[in-house]
Amino acid sequence: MKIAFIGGGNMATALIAGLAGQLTGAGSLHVVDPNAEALERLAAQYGVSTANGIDVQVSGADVIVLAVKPQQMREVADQLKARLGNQPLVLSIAAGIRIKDLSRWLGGYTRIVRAMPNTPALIAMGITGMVAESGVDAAQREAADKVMAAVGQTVWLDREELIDPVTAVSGSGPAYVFYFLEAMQQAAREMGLDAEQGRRLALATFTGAAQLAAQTGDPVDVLRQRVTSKGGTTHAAITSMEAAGVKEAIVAAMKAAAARGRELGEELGKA
Ligand SMILES: NC(=O)C1=CN([C@@H]2O[C@H](COP(=O)(O)OP(=O)(O)OC[C@H]3O[C@@H](n4cnc5c(N)ncnc54)[C@H](OP(=O)(O)O)[C@@H]3O)[C@@H](O)[C@H]2O)C=CC1
Ligand SMILES: O=C(O)[C@@H]1CCC=N1
Repeated sequence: MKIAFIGGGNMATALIAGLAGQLTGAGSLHVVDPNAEALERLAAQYGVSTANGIDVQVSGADVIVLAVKPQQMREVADQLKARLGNQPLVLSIAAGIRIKDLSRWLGGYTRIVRAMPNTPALIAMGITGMVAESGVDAAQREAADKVMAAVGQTVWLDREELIDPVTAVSGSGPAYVFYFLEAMQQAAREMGLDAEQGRRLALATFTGAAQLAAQTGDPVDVLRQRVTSKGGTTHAAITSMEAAGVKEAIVAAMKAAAARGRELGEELGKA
């Protein structure tokens, strides 16, 4: 499978890192980006071919991954429109951009899958929500799944509107986890642990708790109650969080992320 990336930034790098080790034999990765330095780094690290503009390798690709910022998508679609003669699968990972708008910008093209991955793809621990346009056949749907499954799990959606909630949960989600870890590490430092101790304790706790939930399948509120001894330390911590409205703030923040996804789609879809 020949995969071309348009945009070689943060998310593309995570996907390329995960895919690079998986594509053997006839497979190849090609990256288009205006930044020479970023291209050199990607070529050196992952052995990809590169170009600073859409070229024949893009036209010859089986899958074209659109990994530019949402605001850059219209311009990229204009450049790409005349290069889709081989009927490749167009796989967009942009937040907000709706399939109907991308299809229109590509001159009515319908072989489009919209996906929302996340950066743990870099270590093949990603999860991607995906939805296919009606013009996508079974083989291309499988190809899209193969690309994203190379870097983690996939979840197929039957309605495109659900991509915004997916963006709010897992697309942006790693940032919430890092934010929580920042707070845990700050607290550890303020209470006298050194930076490395705080980092190890916080990270292992996050990984361990997530794995415990995944492996036991027990509901997370039950797992939380098992940590919370009556009149003990966890009870003091959770009481403090509840008083500060932490849970409500997280729910509101995630709804803001989904709303921003919808808003981006509406704003940029006017073009
Ligand atoms: N980061 C994340 O965790 C996730 C991001 N996404 C989505 O992925 C997309 C990319 O995000 P991210 O990687 O963070 O963004 P980045 O800004 O890191 O990457 C985008 C890259 O595309 C380049 N670019 C701009 N115009 C063109 C063009 N015409 N042709 C080729 N390349 C171009 C940019 O160059 P320059 O900087 O010079 O403009 C930049 O290097 C976004 O649409 C985002 O919504 C989805 C899931 C998660
Ligand atoms: O912040 C963003 O808009 C992108 C989409 C999901 C994660 N990063």
